[in-house]
Amino acid sequence: MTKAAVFGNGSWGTAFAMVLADAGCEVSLWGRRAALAEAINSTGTNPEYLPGVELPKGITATADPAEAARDADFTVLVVPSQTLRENLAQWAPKLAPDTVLVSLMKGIELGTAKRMSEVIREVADVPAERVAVLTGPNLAKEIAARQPAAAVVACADESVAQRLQSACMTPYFRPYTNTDVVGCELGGAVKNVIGLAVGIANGMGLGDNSKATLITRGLAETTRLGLAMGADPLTFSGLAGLGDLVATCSSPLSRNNTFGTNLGRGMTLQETIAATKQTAEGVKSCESVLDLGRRHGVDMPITETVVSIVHDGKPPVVALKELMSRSAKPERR
Ligand SMILES: NC(=O)C1=CN([C@@H]2O[C@H](COP(=O)(O)OP(=O)(O)OC[C@H]3O[C@@H](n4cnc5c(N)ncnc54)[C@H](O)[C@@H]3O)[C@@H](O)[C@H]2O)C=CC1
Ligand SMILES: O=C(CO)COP(=O)(O)O
Repeated sequence: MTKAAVFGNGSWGTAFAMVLADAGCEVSLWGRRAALAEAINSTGTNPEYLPGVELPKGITATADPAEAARDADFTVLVVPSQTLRENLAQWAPKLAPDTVLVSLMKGIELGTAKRMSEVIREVADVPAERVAVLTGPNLAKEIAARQPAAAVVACADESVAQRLQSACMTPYFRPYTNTDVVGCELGGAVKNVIGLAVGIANGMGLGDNSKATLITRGLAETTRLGLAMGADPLTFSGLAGLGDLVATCSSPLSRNNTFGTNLGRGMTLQETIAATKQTAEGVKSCESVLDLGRRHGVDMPITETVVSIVHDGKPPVVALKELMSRSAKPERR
């Protein structure tokens, strides 16, 4: 039987543990608080992150990283992106020898502008063929309700992506393989920033033309960045790009979208942070995405606008006026 360790028992870690268990894996689910691990084991639910959802058999929670990691064919990493480096440094000595490390995270590291797979390879000292990424339009609550959805599993080694694909394929969860790890990771990280922008527009009372414009031009700047970084531009019209953008930018379940909506309605950054109980990756990653764009000489006006609103306190109306008064351009540049 395939064994999977999931490090991170938040909403997505728990929902993906359900997918793995439904696909027939034996799953150990790590979380840093022993009390929550005990509650998961005793109630068969995750009362904090997915209240009311009954977990399938085959998931055992633990707060002990060595116990979670033991004999795992796949080690899934799903903690907030900015905490990965520190966490993985502690877990690395305990990992099963040939385990494949799978990132479910959608962020870019602040300071280094590294993708999560780069952080993983560096900290765990593993080659590219032992690191995979799973991404796509996968709002955790909908997956936990077993609503049909598709995803992308990307790895430089296609046979590893295929192994992961069969480990997490269920009647309601359909993963496709891809070898464009860079494109898949960028799609996931930048869509959170665009999700914030669309949320802000929503909160300001703007309509669907405005939101469609942000989504489409957001995809254009994601693709520009991807091209500069060697990604396949077609990845961005797939599940990791357009698919995830559509889900995030249209759903009130998206934390990034909701965060933006609150800001657009006039809440201050501090009030918005206080109202956000879960990880909204774009709030921090908008800065590292902008950093990445600058390192590659790529113009990212929507990302820049989001940073100016979220981190520099620029009023959304002022930022919007500036975005709309940029110089005239052809669409494809
Ligand atoms: N929730 C969703 O629908 C989806 C989330 N993701 C990505 O998955 C990642 C995790 O998101 P969620 O599970 O939704 O977040 P969450 O906020 O629901 O859970 C975060 C988990 O990380 C733990 N955590 C927080 N700080 C930590 C630290 N310093 N060290 C160790 N553990 C820590 C929390 O206790 C919790 O178990 C993010 O990168 C997000 O973008 C990707 C696809 C879907
Ligand atoms: O990545 C997601 C859906 O694919 C979840 O989006 P949020 O992190 O904005 O909730």
